[in-house]
Amino acid sequence: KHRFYSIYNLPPGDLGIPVIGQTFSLLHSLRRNTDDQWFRTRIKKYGLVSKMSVLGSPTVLLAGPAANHFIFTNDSLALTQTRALRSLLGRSILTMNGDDLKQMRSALQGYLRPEMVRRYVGKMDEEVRRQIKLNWVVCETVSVLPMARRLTLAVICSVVFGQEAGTIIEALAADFQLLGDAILSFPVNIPFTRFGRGMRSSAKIRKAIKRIAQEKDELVLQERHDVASFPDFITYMLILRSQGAHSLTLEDIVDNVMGIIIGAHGTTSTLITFMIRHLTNEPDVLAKITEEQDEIADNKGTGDVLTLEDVSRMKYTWKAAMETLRIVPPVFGSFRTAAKDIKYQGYDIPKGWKVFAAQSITHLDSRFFNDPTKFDPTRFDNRSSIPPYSFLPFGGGPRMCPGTEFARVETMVAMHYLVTQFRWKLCFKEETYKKDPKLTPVFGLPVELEWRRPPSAADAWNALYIHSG
Ligand code: HEM
Repeated sequence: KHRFYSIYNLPPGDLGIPVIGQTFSLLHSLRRNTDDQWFRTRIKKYGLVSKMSVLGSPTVLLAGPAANHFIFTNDSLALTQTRALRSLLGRSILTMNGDDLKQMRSALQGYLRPEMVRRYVGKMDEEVRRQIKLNWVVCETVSVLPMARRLTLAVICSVVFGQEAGTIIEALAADFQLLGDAILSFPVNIPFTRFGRGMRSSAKIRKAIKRIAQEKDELVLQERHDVASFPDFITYMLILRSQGAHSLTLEDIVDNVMGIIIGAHGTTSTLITFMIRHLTNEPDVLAKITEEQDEIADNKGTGDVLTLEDVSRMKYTWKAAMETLRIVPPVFGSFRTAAKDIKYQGYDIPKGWKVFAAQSITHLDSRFFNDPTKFDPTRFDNRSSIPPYSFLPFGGGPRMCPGTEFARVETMVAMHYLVTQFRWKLCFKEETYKKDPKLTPVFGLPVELEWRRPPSAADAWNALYIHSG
């Protein structure tokens, strides 16, 4: 292998012990949330382009805006997912390439386009309020991360499944969690391992979604639905298929539904959790957000749902969300595979090698963000002052996140109700964090709640009744 590679001008660095390389050291740093330091040490030693070996593959580590531009726009770099993710999610948008990917992306982008998002703001609003009534109203202390996960799972399921969402969440919320947890695990299917549990949950979820998809398909075949009627996402995909707009099978649709739910809820719940975490330390930012949100709330009648116009007025809140995404990007980097030999900054990247760009490093680089560890939403007052390809929480290029608008609206709706109804205080001043692979507070970020706008007596009784079983 070494003789073979000698024909290339490879980047500096070392591939470590065969097969193992730097895998354990990197995974260890991720689990201890010291990966930023780990990457920085390598960058200091070898520069912005270096080679290493992780998860059994020689990998080129890149950092900086030029690297982000390269990784997101180069046609010869294919999106790479871990073997675990491919086994868990089958043929979903997260693992597809070629024509199938084009068809799936185009259908999903059609469903997530802003005019459509406008139509489900009301649905998101209802779901967020329901979750708050169920899980926050009667509690003095809540763990933010599990509650945010529950909330974002409920929102995406209401859009994907429509009426069947409640049943799916009741039956499968724990399985979605196990499936999400298994994505960065070692892919050996042994019971009681993370991966083994993830595979069992994946089979259970797939079976439940397939049954629902078959029932919906029958209704579509009886022409009891059409796209204009604003159907749930599964029905929408089945209608497009019946009209010949794509050639994905029912099984493909089922796998894609799983992929979209996993892509949507873990990321958005991380954003909501860390926004709350940062706001506990930033009273001035929280005061400005509260002012903005109170003004919107005061202009609405009791029970009125938020509209897209209301969300568009949450300008400062969205800047605080972007600042959270800058400091804590839920997806901290992007993996690609070289489909052929390519060059970057004079170095060769041989065909089959992996390329990893760590956007989290660029987000905290003082050359692009002044005083980078400071939480300062006003740095987004003038977006054009942020250099291109230096702020990429949603990725870029042809594989850019199709759920950006959905995530923005969902986060703003959730923050509206959390900020207008509660004040929160961290139970632990110093919580430990791990990357798993998303940044996760080890104890789930427990906070003490205080009411700003107490719930109606009926809501409080309802929640108490449900919680007391
Ligand atoms: C704060 C929330 C979110 C963040 C930070 C986020 C971030 C990202 C990033 C960085 C990628 C690209 C990864 C790469 O190129 O390597 C991505 C892809 C993707 N995201 Fe999101 N996302 C979020 C919310 C959502 C939502 C709400 C949905 C669905 C409704 C969604 C669906 C997807 C899908 C399907 C892909 C794969 C696209 C493809 O491979 O072509 N995401 N996301």
